[in-house]
Formats: sequence, structure tokens, C-alpha cells
Amino acid sequence: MTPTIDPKVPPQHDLPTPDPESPVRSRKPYRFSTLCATVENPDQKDQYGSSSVPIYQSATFKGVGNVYDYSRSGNPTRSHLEHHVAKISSAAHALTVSSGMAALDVILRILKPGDEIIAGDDLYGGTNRLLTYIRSHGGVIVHHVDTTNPSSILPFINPNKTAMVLLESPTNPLLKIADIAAISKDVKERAPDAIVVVDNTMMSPYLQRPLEHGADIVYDSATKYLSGHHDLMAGVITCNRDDLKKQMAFTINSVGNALAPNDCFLLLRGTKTLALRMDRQQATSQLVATYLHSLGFRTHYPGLPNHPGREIHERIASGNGAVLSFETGDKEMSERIVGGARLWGISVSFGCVNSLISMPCVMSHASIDPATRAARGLPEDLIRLCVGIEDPVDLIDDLEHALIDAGAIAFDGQQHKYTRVMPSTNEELNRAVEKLGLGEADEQEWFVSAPGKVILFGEHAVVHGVTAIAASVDLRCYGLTTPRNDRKLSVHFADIDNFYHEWNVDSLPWDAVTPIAAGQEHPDILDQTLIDAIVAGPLSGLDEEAKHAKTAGLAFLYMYLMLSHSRRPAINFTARATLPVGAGLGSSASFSTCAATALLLVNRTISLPPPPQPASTASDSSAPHVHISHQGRRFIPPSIAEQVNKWAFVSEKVLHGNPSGIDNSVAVFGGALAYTRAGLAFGGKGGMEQIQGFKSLKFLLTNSKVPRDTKKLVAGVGVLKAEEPELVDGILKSIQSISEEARRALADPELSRTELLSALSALIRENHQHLVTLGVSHPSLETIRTATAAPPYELSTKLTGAGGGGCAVTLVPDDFEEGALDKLLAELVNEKFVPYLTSVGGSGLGILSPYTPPNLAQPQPQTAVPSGQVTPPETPGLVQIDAADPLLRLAFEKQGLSDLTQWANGLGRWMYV
Ligand SMILES: Nc1ncnc2c1ncn2[C@@H]1O[C@H](COP(=O)(O)OP(=O)(O)O)[C@@H](O)[C@H]1O
Ligand SMILES: C[C@@](O)(CCOP(=O)(O)O)CC(=O)O
Repeated sequence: MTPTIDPKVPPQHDLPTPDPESPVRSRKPYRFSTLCATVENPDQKDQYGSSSVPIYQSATFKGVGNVYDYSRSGNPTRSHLEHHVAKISSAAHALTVSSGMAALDVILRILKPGDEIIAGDDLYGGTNRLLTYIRSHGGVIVHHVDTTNPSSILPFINPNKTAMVLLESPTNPLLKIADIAAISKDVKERAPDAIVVVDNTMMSPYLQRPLEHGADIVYDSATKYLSGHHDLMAGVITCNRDDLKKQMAFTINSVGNALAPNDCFLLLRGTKTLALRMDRQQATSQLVATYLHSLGFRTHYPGLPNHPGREIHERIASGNGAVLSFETGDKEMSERIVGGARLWGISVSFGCVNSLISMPCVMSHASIDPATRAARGLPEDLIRLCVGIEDPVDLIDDLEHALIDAGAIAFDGQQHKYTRVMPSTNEELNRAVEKLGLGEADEQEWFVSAPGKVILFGEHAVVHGVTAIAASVDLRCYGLTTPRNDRKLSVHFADIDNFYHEWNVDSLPWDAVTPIAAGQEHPDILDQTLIDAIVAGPLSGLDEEAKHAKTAGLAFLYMYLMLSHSRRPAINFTARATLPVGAGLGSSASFSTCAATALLLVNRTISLPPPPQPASTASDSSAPHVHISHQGRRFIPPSIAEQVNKWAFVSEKVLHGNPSGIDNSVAVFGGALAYTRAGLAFGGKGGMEQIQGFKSLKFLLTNSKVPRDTKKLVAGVGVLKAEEPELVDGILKSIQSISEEARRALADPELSRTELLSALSALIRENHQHLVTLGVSHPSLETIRTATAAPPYELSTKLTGAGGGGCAVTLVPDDFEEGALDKLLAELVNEKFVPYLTSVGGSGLGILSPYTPPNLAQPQPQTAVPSGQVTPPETPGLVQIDAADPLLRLAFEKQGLSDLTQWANGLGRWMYV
């Protein structure tokens, strides 16, 4: 596919600049508005000299071999229009069809199954819908990336597969800027056959001509500025390449979606005033944007000095257009503003001479499901304004009235002017939670959590392919990402000596990253080059004493660099856990799961399914039934859980060298699992299976408080296995049969409760002895074992996790007397151990829903309150919030550890795997 026209040389137009009349003063080429107003086609002179192009309202044309025969294939009014559009677009060819979406459809039909498209992630809803359709019905692979960052496209360009890159700039409705020129150059260098397509509707050919910046095809919804009056629907396509024009003209003729003669006439008339309308509309837009910005609303308009893409936009376009959007901080307030405006008509679309107001999330972008909207950072409270040609004073006056009536601004007697009424602190906080995941480039907030684990049988042996049995514990790690606006990345590990560190995003070792191609998974082996680059770069200045934080930082940075290569978001990540760190209860896996989930969400590698349906009422039997009782369990689909699990395993490898994967699997999936490492399967094929029964068992976990190093302990068993293979193999076999026996006992309905408990007790003692032989016990663990085994307790205890210190787990029978338990706990505490009576088998990975109304001020009570009893108000816990800081982060970091879980649960609805 070689272009027959050099796109760098604009084609000559048929409205020639008149010859110089004087040798000293030459005539200049006609300017845009002159071209617009002058509809002339030397090849189509009208026989009567009509001043306006006539409407050839005829389906057929008589005769054989004439220029026109059937209006589906060609019509004189349409030819006039297409000639005119090509002229004002500086294009060799123009085609006109029945709508902007019809234009995109014609363009997309160039693709074949298996082709790949790279498209933006802030696209018009209709474009998104059509792309989704061709993905599911046309076998075309669509990658949505942040096109406002040219380097985000690079990892997705495949010289053999990328067939099209679809851009919008400015995007609608967030007005983000894509560098069409730089992206076109990058694409052409890497995939010369790929076609760059630009939706230029927001700008029109007056303000931006992407063909001049390297695009191959440009299309406009001519329903907007080109026609200007919202009295017709049309789409135009322009290009310089003959081959592309031929192919698209073939499609138009085949499907019959060319623009009808009457609409061609109206569109031709509309284009004559394009420049005049646009000049007025964008001048007023600048005034409106400045007005809203000065009131303190977050306003998106490329004409504002703080617009992040302003410089690029000025390079590729000659004006800022007449669409802008702003955020109020409160969806209901936005609805009141939109409802209160009179001159601004509530309507979808834009480009009309009349001004319009809308809320994209409930109108033009409603066809994008809420989860995708959230993932792509479209704020639910966003108001879009499309400015018309009315008097600017009237427009601003009307908007001001709507803002006042909605309570968004109020008169400040001291300042003698209207100022913004900030949503109250709680509303701001609610908004902060509501914005979880609703981030645009600089707005990612996700709150996630994952449980720790207790291994009942099979630790260490599981590394070598033996089946292990583990369950989640009700102690959790929490992770929160919040946006930063200073191009920095920071981590705050509150549990590791309150470690905090920040880096400039752009100075991270990006060059050392080999991005993982779309659709591929992280390889089994870690990228040592990247690890070395992180250790030698961002981690090099850190204090040697911060060893644990450094390892956690390494795991976090490794995932950040791999996952954020295209987006490079500036964020803070804070982790806090109610779990003891490094005690054998899987703190590293729950941390890894939180970090992996947050990074996958921030980078939009995963996005949540749409919000749950509202609960059905008894009177509405037709509504889908929703299980309120499961409290969001099973909301996160297995595909997302598996992806998180893979990345959590990557992080575990960074932290532990050769982990089995059991800890992260429990942290992600929750419940109780029989887990066998894939690839090594000792007792059969690898995999994991949920097992029931643990929830009803009572366990005592005792932290010896002796620090240990999982990596070294796992490596130590590896060395022993190499040195004494027979001994270790024998132990592995025995542990395999212990796990199998435990699984059988738990699943056996015939076994009485007493028999089950005594079988498990025996297996616990046996397993512990094998771990002693493997050399991973510790005197402190033996002390705990002896104390719990002594009369009158006579309980069975084993070490759990890597051993060498850390925790021991003790099975507590149902009928174990409470007084005896208290006495045992007191003895353990007396020995300076920390006992926990935990419950096991609860939920795995949780993500705080971005959909539900949050409840920051009043955490949900955790226990059921008998009816009739008044619940005393909970202490909000959110006190002393520094308004300058991101509220949610501050509240999270300040929350007391003992209340952390209750506080987090009270924030809103958690969705679990
Ligand atoms: N809440 C946390 N914040 C930051 N890093 C953590 C956290 N929890 C665990 N880690 C990382 O995991 C390491 C502990 O792993 P490990 O010794 O295996 O303990 P565990 O048995 O609890 O998983 C820590 O040194 C740290 O690097
Ligand atoms: C020893 C081992 O079986 C469990 C490690 O648990 P922990 O790090 O002590 O929580 C190692 C593994 O399975 O990766």
C-alpha cells in the first residue's frame, strides 16, 4: 500500500489564486474563510449559473455511460460537497456519508480479522461501541491506550499486526491532547503499513488538519461544526491516498450509506459559515473556561494556561475549539446545574450554533459501561459545555444562575463576588472514595486489601511439589494508591519503620524495561537486568538498615516499571497491615497482592465489572436476584483474580527467590486451598482446589516474635535436599501423605467431629516433626509447642510458614474449656509471645467499590445489633484532616491499627474474589 500522493505536499485546489495583477504586489493564497464561502468546482459548472448548488433529488439518472447513473454510487450535489470538503481540508479526496459513525464504519471495514487497532482510552462513546462490536464480531484486536502519552503506544505497535491507530485530539469530553504528529511518526517508523486515522470532529478542518501531520485518514462527524445547525446528520472522510479512497468509496457504494442529496445541500450551505461560527464559538469558550477556572472548578479546556497538553495542541492546531468540561466534585450538584440552565440546552452532540450542556456519563458516554468509564477516568460529575454563537454575556449569566441555584457558588460579602462553595468535608471525603478508580491520567485512587494465611500442612515441602493445605486468616494488608501531581512516585510502608521514599517518575530506569507484549504473560524467570537497574538506580541511595523496606520497594518498583511502562502514572502507594510482618502469616503475599492489584488497576490492565444490580424487592419479582448476604464475595471475576495472582507471584519471587505460590494464591482466592505447585507436581498434577471445613475449626496462632528470613530458610531446605536427597525425599513423601490424609478427613461426612479433630491433631504433630528434621524449627517454636502440649492443655502445635521463628499454629478443640484457654494465653503472653485467636477461611482479595455511595463518616458496625437497641454513634476516626493532603490517604495513614479493619469496612462496599 504505497501512497500515490506525497502527504507532505498539500494538493492544489481548484480555486486558484488569481494571477498577479502587478509585478510588485503579488496576490496571496485565499484564506480559510474565503475558501469556505466560495463553493466553486470548475469541473461542475452549472448550466444556469445558479449561485447555490442545486439539490439533485433523484435516485437515478437516465442514459448509459454517463457520469451519474444511481445516487448510491454518485450524485452531482454530493460531488459538489465532496469537492468543497476536500478543498477546505487541504485533502486530495473527500467522501461523505450518512453520519460520523458511518464514516468510522467505512474506515474500519479496511481491516481484516486478526488485525490490531490501537485506540485511545478517552474515546467518544459511539466509537467505543463500534470498536467493541468489531472486536467481538470482526476478530479485530483492539488495544485501548492513553494516547496523550505517545510512548504509551510504542509497546503495542507490532509491525506485522498493527493495522490502524485511531486518535482523537482533543479527546471528548476530557479535552486531553494527543500529539498526532509525534504518534504518526512513531507509527510510520515502526509499522509502515499501519494507517493513522484521526477523528477531527472537535476541531473541524478550520482548526486542525491532521493529514498535514502525517495522518492517513481523517473523519469528522459533520453533524457538528461542519454543518453547524443540528439540522442534519453527516460524516465526512478525507485522505490523500488514492488506494484508500478507492477502497472506502467501494464500501460506501456497496453498503449504500452515502449522504443523501438534501443533506448534501444543507451541509454544503453550513460549511460556508464554518470559520465565522467557529471564531465566535471559541472566543466565547475561552471566556467561559476562564470564568469556571477562576471560580476554582477543575476545568478542562486547551486554552487554559494550566492545560497539560497546551504546548502540543498549539503546535498541531490553530485554535482551542468550543467544547469544554468541568468537575463540580459532586454528581448531584452537577445534575442540579445541568437542570438549572436555560439558555444552555440539555442535549447530546455539539457543534451547533446553540449552546449545549450535558453530563457525559449519563448521556453521550452512557453506552460505555460504568466500570470501563471508571477505569478510563471519566468523572461521574463531569459537565460538558458546547458553546454556541449566542451573546457571551448571556451565556455566562445563565451559567452563573444555574451555579447559584445548584449551590455551587455563593456571594462572598467580604470579597464582593461569587465564589465556589466547596462540598463539605464529608462530601469531599465521600467524593474522594467515589473517585476511587475514576482517575484520569493524574487521578488514580484504588483501595485494596488481601488476607494473610496460615499453612496447616505442607510448608517447605510445597516448594518441591508436595500438596500443601492453607487457609486465609482474618488479618489483612491494605493498600491505597493516590494520585500525585508532581511527576513523582512514592511508597509509604507504614509497618516497616514507617518507611517513606519518593522518586521522579521520569528518572526511573525505564530503559531497562522490556515491556511485555499485549496478551503475553510475565515469563517464569524474573528479569535480572531490571532488578539490577532498580538496585543500582532508585534503591542505591537507601540506608542499608532499611533492608526490609528496600526489598518491598524492589518488588513494588519491579511491578511498577513492568506494568506502567506506557502510562507512567505519578502516584503514592501506602501499605498498612493488621498482620504481623515477617512472622510466617504471609504478610509478604498479602502485601504483594495489594501492590499488584493496585498497579494493575491504576494502569488499567484490569478493570472491574459493572456495578452490582440493586437488590430486588419482594414486590418486584422480575428484577434480578442479588445475594446481599455474601457481601460482595465472588464479585471479582476469576479472570481478574488469576491475573492478580500471577503478578503477586512475581512480587513474591522478588521478595523470596523461590516461593511455591501458595501464599499469594490464598491471599487472592481466600478460603482454604489444597495447593500443588505447577510443573513439579509431587503427588499428581499441579493446581489448587478449594476445601471446605476449615471455617468451623478454631486455631490459635502464636507469634514467637523471633525474626526470620523466608528466602534463606527456603534456600536452606533446597541445599539439604541436594545434599541428602534420600532423607528429604522421604520427608516430602510423608508430608504429601499427611496433606492427602487431612484433605480426606475434612471431606469425609462419615467421620465424627471428635474423630476429625483427633486425626488433624495427630497429623499436625507428625508434620511438625518433619519440619524439625528439615531444620526449620527454632527453640522459641519448641517452647510454644511444649507449653501447648503440656497438661492440662494437651494441644497439638506445629510451626507454620517458613519457620526459623515466626508463628506456630495450635488446633483448639470445640470443647476446649474457655478458662483453660485464657490461662494458656496468659502463659504465652508471659513468655513474651503474641497469641492471636483468629478465624480462618474468610475472603481473599478485596477492592473497595468505586460504585457505591461511600460512608466515610460512620463506619459500619461489625456485629449485628439486636432490634430495638440503639446503636451508639461510632467515633468517626477521621479527625484532624489536613485539607491540603489527599483526604483518603491521610485518613488511612492516621487510622489506629486496632480499628483499621472496621474503618476500612465502613468506607463502602467491598468487592471480593
Ligand atoms: N505491610 C507491608 N508493607 C511493606 N512490605 C511488606 C509488608 N508486609 C510484608 N512486606 C514485605 O514482605 C517481607 C516479609 O516477608 P516474610 O519474611 O516472608 O514474612 P511473611 O511470612 O509474613 O510473609 C517484609 O520484609 C517486606 O519486605
Ligand atoms: C516456606 C513456605 O512454604 C511458606 C512461606 O511462608 P512465610 O514466608 O513464612 O509466610 C515457602 C513457600 O511456600 O513459598
